Amino acid sequence: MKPTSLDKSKIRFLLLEGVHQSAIDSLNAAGYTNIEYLKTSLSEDELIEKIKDAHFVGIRSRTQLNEKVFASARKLLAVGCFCIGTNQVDLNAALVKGVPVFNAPYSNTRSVAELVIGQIILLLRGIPQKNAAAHRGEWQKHAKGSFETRGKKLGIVGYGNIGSQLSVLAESMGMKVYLYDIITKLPLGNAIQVGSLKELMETCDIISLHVPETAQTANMIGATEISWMKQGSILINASRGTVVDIDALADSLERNQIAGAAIDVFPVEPRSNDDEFISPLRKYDNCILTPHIGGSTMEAQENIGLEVAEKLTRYCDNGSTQASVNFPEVALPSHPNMHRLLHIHENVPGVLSQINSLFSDNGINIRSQYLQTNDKIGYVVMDIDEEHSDIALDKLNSVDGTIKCRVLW
Ligand SMILES: NC(=O)c1ccc[n+]([C@@H]2O[C@H](COP(=O)([O-])OP(=O)(O)OC[C@H]3O[C@@H](n4cnc5c(N)ncnc54)[C@H](O)[C@@H]3O)[C@@H](O)[C@H]2O)c1
Ligand SMILES: O=C(O)[C@H](O)COP(=O)(O)O
Repeated sequence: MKPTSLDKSKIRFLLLEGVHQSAIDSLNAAGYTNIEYLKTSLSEDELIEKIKDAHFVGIRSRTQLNEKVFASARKLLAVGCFCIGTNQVDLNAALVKGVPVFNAPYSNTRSVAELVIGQIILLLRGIPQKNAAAHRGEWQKHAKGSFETRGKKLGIVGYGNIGSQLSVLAESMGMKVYLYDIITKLPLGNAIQVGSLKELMETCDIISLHVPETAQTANMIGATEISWMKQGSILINASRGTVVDIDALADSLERNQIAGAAIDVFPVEPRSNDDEFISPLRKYDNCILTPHIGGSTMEAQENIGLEVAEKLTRYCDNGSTQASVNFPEVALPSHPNMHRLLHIHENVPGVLSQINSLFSDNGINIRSQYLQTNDKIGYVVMDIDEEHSDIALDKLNSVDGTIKCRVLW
């Protein structure tokens, strides 16, 4: 086998939260076998210790990668979120350290949309309460409070990849779909975008939340917003636990203002399956509680494993940052017979002119050059002839503002 610049056996992957075996298979197939695999997330102190030697870290939604954790990540090249949400990662701390973050924006979206459809049907029929009663030996055969989905108004908050798929599935069952989003969307089918959250909440029989965790969505659904909901309506949250004020929801269930709820995500979630789940919602039979499993299907997890592992290996092998959520995106072709230099630098004036002068002073010819910047950093990739590789790397490392630099061949 042709030798390469990367001794892959020395590239350490730390995979947490039981990411799917497909990720390991994909990494192995790409030659990466130095993998530490854990089924759980880690506490901040444990992470600080473990991340010191890792070149790549793979997490799901529970692991908090904050500035303090990044500060101890001496060798870290990239982070893979084997999920959609990236709110658990301090993306700016990663960026200024020259660490691209990747995720899987599509692979579990269908699973979430399907779960919500199931929850709508169950809640409209009062099944959670009847199921709980039957388990206690009670026989509640009656139609009171049971409804079909056909003709009901579904209000979707956040019409992105999940919200829009839910819209299509719901319409195919005869529901009327309304949506609220901060940006103007192309509604699919006959869905109608409304101008305010209040209008949506006052109009619809079912409200389903599909927004990301941001400063604007924190406690977006509190006592006031719940008070806008129709008597006997339903609230579903499979987005992030911070979006709904749980005490306000518990209060509305207590008062029977809404007929039921389905909550998959919580402000505080147990760190592992061995920890107790604590929530004021546990006492309500008409509230379906699920342990953050909206995206947890075999299909979704397998696809996520493949997708994110491939993004990490592409970055390691080829330098491509395409589809990174925090980094300037550079899509790179292969570079046969050439050496590729990857230089991540602070986006300050003069870096490129320094690089160009150093290269021209040393007779280094650049065969191809790719550059992308954002307001904080620049990422420049240069393909050069093999014989200049050592000197070029040396010179690049001396450039003021250099954050990270490596060579690939
Ligand atoms: N329960 C689970 O297991 C699970 C699985 C996957 C995703 N999620 C969560 O679902 C979220 C949505 O996923 P997605 O793939 O549809 O994301 P997306 O980025 O495709 O869509 C999010 C939509 O929300 C809109 N939005 C953002 N802020 C808003 C605001 N303040 N008000 C109204 N709309 C707003 C955006 O404009 C966008 O259209 C993810 O961010 C993730 O946190 C949960
Ligand atoms: O962001 C996501 O994709 C979901 O919240 C799923 O997270 P999980 O991988 O921790 O189940």
